Amino acid sequence: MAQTSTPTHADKRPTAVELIGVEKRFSGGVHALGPIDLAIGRGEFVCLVGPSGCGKSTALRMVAGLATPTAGTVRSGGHQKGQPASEAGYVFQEPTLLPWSRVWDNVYLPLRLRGVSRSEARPAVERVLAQVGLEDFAKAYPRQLSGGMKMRASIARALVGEPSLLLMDEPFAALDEQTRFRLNNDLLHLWQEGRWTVIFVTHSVYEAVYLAERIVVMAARPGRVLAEIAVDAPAVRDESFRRSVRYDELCRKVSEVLLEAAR
Ligand SMILES: Nc1ncnc2c1ncn2[C@@H]1O[C@H](COP(=O)(O)OP(=O)(O)OP(=O)(O)O)[C@@H](O)[C@H]1O
Repeated sequence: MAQTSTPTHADKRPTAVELIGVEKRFSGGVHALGPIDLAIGRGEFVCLVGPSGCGKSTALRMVAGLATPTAGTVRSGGHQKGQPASEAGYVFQEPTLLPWSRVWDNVYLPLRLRGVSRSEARPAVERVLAQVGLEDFAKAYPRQLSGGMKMRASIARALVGEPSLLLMDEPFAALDEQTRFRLNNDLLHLWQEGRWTVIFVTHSVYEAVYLAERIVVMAARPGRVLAEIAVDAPAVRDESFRRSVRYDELCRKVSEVLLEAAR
């Protein structure tokens, strides 16, 4: 059994997200998840890693209120059972932008759905577009953007409602490595400014170690938490961290637990 580090947040920060005895069984009989217990501190950056099918997306969807647990309790951002968490921003692997709408309107969409007028929304939309470096592309259509820029627009859309919780499901998986590295750095800068709680699903050990304060390794059939590994590295991560001995050691440690999870 893998060594489980003590979760880092609990003694320092109030809990932002809590899964208590959570299980998910789908109607076809698939026992996708649990029971699992997991607590995530306010402002914490947690990565979920694990083999395909171990229930990472299912867990994220339940935290978002997009799926309901079969058993147990999910506490997150005060959302009502079965309702999306209003304080959460969700970023998927596909940028899921409306192709017929300009970048500005795509980013405005969550506020429009809440009944906020364009003029009221303008400062927030312009602020997040500037934060993700797309201020000069507000009038562009998604087809005019590169993959990385589409993902920036998707992140801006998730941030426009000033969420306290950001849920990201393999957001950079489809991007080339250089773009991914750049977006990793930009995301960390944004997180350092905004200090939202982040739950980030990835298949990349390297990405998880670079980004996270804590890595939760899950195993499959049924999905469960196999280990929690604290990333005891500087809060400010940059290319020197990526080249450090500590980074290599942590990547090796997480890879070993993942191998166990895949068995
Ligand atoms: N709507 C559904 N109906 C039935 N089974 C489902 C449904 N959604 C997910 N599952 C099953 O639940 C399990 C967990 O799926 P989930 O997508 O959460 O895993 P994951 O760890 O995110 O996988 P991946 O890394 O491949 O994205 C899988 O066995 C999957 O087939």
